Amino acid sequence: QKSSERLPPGSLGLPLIGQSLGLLRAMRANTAEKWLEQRVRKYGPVSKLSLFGKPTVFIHGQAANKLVFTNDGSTISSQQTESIRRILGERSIFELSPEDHKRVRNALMLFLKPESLKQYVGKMDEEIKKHLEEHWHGKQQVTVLPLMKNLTFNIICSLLFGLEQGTRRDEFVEGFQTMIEGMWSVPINFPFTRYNGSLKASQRVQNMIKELIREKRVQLEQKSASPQHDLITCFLSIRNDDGKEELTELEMVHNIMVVMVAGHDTSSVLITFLLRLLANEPSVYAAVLQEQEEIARSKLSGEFLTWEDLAKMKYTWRVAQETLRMTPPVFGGFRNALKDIEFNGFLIPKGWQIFWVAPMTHMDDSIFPEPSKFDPNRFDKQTSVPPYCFVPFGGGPRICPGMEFARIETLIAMHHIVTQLTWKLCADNHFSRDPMPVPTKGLPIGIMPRTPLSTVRCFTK
Ligand code: HEM
Repeated sequence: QKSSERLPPGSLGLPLIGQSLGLLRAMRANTAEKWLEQRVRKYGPVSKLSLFGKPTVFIHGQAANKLVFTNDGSTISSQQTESIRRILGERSIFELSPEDHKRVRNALMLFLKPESLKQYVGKMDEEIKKHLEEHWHGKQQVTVLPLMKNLTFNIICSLLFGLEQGTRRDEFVEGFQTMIEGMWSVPINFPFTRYNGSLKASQRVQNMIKELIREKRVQLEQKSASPQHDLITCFLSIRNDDGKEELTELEMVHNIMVVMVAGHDTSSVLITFLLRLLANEPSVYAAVLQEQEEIARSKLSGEFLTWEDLAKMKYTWRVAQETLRMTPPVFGGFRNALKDIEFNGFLIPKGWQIFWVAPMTHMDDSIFPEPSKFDPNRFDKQTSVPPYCFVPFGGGPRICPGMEFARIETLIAMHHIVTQLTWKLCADNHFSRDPMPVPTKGLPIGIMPRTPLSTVRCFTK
């Protein structure tokens, strides 16, 4: 009796369904923020509801984000839906105990830390240039989102798995696409359901990854590949005190799948929304163009971008940060309360879900004045944003390990698109969430080649 009085206000709704359909509908209509604001007006900042079959407490704001992100795994654990768990596997980074999470995460970071990624800037540059030549040049109209998904997936394949263009990569893409289609589906495993197709595709992808791992093991033994070659050779080269591989084969397979999913959907959305934003904000576009042209002017024809060039793209990155603030690719997520938790005078009971969301903090006018205004200068100094208030990459021990990777690919893609092309939007400005933001029709744009820099230089001389 006493604990039920301390539960947050709100209703758990109908059994099983709860408020899931309302939230999903609002996501699709891009009114999820409004849907949540209405809850806050009705129940206050902390409220209970039921989502995806589990009793849930919705919390938001700086203190809420701090609670969710700084926990070490003893009071709050990561929580994924049943379908994601079955498709990505039980040894994925989302499912591990705190100690195993740390071990797998350290292995990932060995490859994804800035000092390691520095050496791949040229390779990423080459992949992006090739993509623009194949899919953009000579066209009058392109659809940005599917192209960006194709680009970011290919970058992951080539840089992280050493899989270059060819039939093998095509087989991967095909299996992978079927696999992700059922990730957000209801987990009903009958033949011909989406979920069933995804589980089968997941098995096929896992077998392909296992084969790749075996080949790379042989290449490392024969010294025809180095530990730094890609993420898989890096995983295989990390040894424990007994000299054995630090990660089990299943951990490698499942976490390679996590990186494939987490690493391409998010960055493709960021680049797509950047192009949409630049088409709508001429002054921001002009400043980005100026910064990128200055860098282009300092390069010889055909010369790749370097880590030092990326450090000069400060304004472009601020524009990306402001885009992430206003349209975070990851709306929010769930955690699981392992113990009773006291928050803001309310009880979050053991076993309940905690639902955190990024946009509610990102659009809070006490943190970001005039939140609906696009203003990259908010990020002039990193210190001007209070901790746990800008959370497009999450925070704490589970903060996105691919943050730097995403920054590098976004900046290189923006450099080439902005300096080589001009574009205008061919559809309206709306977007829905599925659960990632998807602009109308995937953002079709009309494109034109820009006057080459050399001509501009000759002209101005
Ligand atoms: C703009 C691009 C990206 C955004 C906005 C983004 C966002 C996020 C967020 C919000 C989380 C934390 C989720 C939570 O705490 O519940 C996360 C986790 C993760 N991300 Fe990213 N991500 C991006 C790119 C990438 C890339 C490029 C990779 C890999 C190369 C990647 C790999 C991961 C992994 C493995 C996790 C799980 C970490 C853990 O549980 O310890 N992400 N990402």
